[in-house]
Amino acid sequence: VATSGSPWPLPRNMTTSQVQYQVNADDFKFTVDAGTPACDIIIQAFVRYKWITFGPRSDTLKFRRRPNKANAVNQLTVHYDKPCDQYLSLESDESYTLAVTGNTATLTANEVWGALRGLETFSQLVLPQGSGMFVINSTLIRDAPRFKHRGVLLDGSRHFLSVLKLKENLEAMAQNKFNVFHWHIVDDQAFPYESIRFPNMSKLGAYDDNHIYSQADIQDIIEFARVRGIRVVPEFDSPGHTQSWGSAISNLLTKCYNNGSFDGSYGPVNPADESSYNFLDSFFGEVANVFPDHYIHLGGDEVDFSCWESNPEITEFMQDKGFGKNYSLLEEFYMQNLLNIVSSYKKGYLIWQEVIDNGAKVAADTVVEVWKGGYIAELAKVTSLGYKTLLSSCWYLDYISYGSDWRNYYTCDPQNFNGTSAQKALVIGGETCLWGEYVDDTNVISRLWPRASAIAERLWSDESVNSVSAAEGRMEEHRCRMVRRGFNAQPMNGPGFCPVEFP
Ligand SMILES: CC(=O)N[C@H]1NC[C@H](CO)[C@H](O)[C@@H]1O
Repeated sequence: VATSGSPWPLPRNMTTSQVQYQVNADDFKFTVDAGTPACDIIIQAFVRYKWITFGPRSDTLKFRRRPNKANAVNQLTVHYDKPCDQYLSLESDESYTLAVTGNTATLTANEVWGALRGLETFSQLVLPQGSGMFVINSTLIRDAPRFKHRGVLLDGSRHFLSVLKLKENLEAMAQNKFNVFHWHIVDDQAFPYESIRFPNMSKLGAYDDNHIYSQADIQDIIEFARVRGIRVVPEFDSPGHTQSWGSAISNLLTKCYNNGSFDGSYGPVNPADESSYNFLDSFFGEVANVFPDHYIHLGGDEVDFSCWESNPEITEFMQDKGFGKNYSLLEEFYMQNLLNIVSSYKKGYLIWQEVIDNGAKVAADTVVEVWKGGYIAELAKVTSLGYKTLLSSCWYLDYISYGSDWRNYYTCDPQNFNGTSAQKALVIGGETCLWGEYVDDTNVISRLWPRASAIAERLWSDESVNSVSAAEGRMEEHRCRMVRRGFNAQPMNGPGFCPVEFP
């Protein structure tokens, strides 16, 4: 069933003609040209995209007719200049040029990452005709992302997400050109990260010993993401959201007091106790080794001061420090110590906006993630302070509603604020967040996709590509393509059907 073959996200520059070529699926070759340094990333991508593009070989299907080879496209030749990097980074170049003319197709990029993005685009241009035949229109595409940081946050704590589901999501991300997996791996409710130095944190803090990410699981996810050009940025949120840390690390959390005595409950990490920083130094020293990305997300969101206010030891500490009753100064003191610890391991960090809202001074290369309401003013404020900034506020997909909610996500723009071009340039992209309070293996894929695809196009395509009516048909086509490829991508535009609905 021919479809328009308009790739999603929409490429920056694309010219296509009605001239159509058959594609010789069975014998199709993906190859690098002589001057291109092959590597595991491109070799594995060729294997994946042979399957993604064509599915099973015709000798496993009864009716695939063999195309007339004379004018069939039977090869995609890939060229990139630079030897492969091991890992994608914020500095990587994902641009590419894709040309399909006559019975050859060429894909040219500066780095292997652009070749990955171009392979996905190519796979979307090849149109299944049914009965195992495929066609492609003559096309020239020059493409590059608008933003370098295009992320998806998943929460492995509120509900555990299996390694299998995390991989399925990483594959869906790659097919939407997302390039950062923000792994919110622990929180108040559970600590599934199996620490090398502090194994009791998951032994005592995980839901149970099945709901654990072992070190092998973590390296498995990092490698699965790496070969798809996806960065894995772990988040270990503190000083709040740390209830699950307390059972293994005694004295780490603040004791809460009531009428002058400990009431049995605990609050945020205790910033007045030197032992807290000794633990954090050792723990983040481990994290810095386990996760290869330059950045670690340190959280800093939603710190409730009431427990700190109730604790006499902290009251005394505040007086010693001259903080008086201003607990934002205590939070700043904690965050600055933590940021210095992480910097000592030569890592960069991302933080939620409250750290800046509460006045903390942070390192120049800090990335601030804006997630609360009033984001237009917040983007202007944070960029005026000179920080790299991410927008998440519009894209909390854990909030659900009836109808085509993708339209709201599609029209939210990370540079829609009053600021200089320098400030706009500090916006490096955004993230969609699917928090886990009501999400687990049973619904993570259908709740995220294709709603997240609207955000993928916002973060990849040109700012001018923002008409919902122009995107509606393409969104439906993209959803059906994801369903055909085996993802439970839910209906987005009311009644209808997909040509292939039973993945
Ligand atoms: C930065 C942030 O979003 N913090 C919390 N805010 C509400 C979310 C649910 O929508 C999660 O509970 C999350 O942990």
